[in-house]
Amino acid sequence: FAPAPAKAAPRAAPLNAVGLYYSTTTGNTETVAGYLTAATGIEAVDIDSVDDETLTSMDALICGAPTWHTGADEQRSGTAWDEFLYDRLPSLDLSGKKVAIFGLGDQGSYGDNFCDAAGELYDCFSAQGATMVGLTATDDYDYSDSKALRDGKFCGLLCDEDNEYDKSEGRANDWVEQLKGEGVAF
Ligand SMILES: Cc1cc2nc3c(=O)[nH]c(=O)nc-3n(C[C@H](O)[C@H](O)[C@H](O)COP(=O)(O)O)c2cc1C
Repeated sequence: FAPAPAKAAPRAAPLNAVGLYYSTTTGNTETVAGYLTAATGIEAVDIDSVDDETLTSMDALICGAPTWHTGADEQRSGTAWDEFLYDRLPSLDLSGKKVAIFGLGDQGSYGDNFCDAAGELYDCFSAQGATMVGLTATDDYDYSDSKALRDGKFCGLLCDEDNEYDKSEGRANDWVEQLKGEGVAF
């Protein structure tokens, strides 16, 4: 008997590549990135440490920033995102990729500008053709105004390590489940 032709080994469907990028000044955004790492297994990388080729090889991006330039129209984060958004991102084609934003802010001291930088990231990534996912309800927050609002929702996961640090981990875990439901495959 001739040996049966070797069958190709069954292959699991390849997991999508997801990049988790952040920047931070006092560590709070890194703390929340750490909760997201714990929930997804994806290493959190400083946006300053990733090259464009790696970034555009991802199927989905999760991007997190604090807000430091209160009330500013542009460069609200006060971190490396400010350069990334205007020097690098405009030349990247993100069509077909899912992008989810998370932001850190302080509702108590900056309640008129809560997590404004998250809205800036949202608009800049959206302008490059990305499909934006992960918008969240505003109910559980105590703020006056925010440039992170889109159609009555926050444009991503918002956390407040200054006033509600005990809620961040749960919010991050819930958000990861939400992202899975929106087609981000971890
Ligand atoms: C000078 C200054 C300006 C700030 N401006 C804002 C602001 O406009 N909106 C906001 O939500 N938080 C604001 N914050 C709060 C920070 O965004 C918040 O503490 C955040 O957790 C810092 O994140 P990081 O540690 O990752 O840098 C400001 C804080 C400082 C000290």
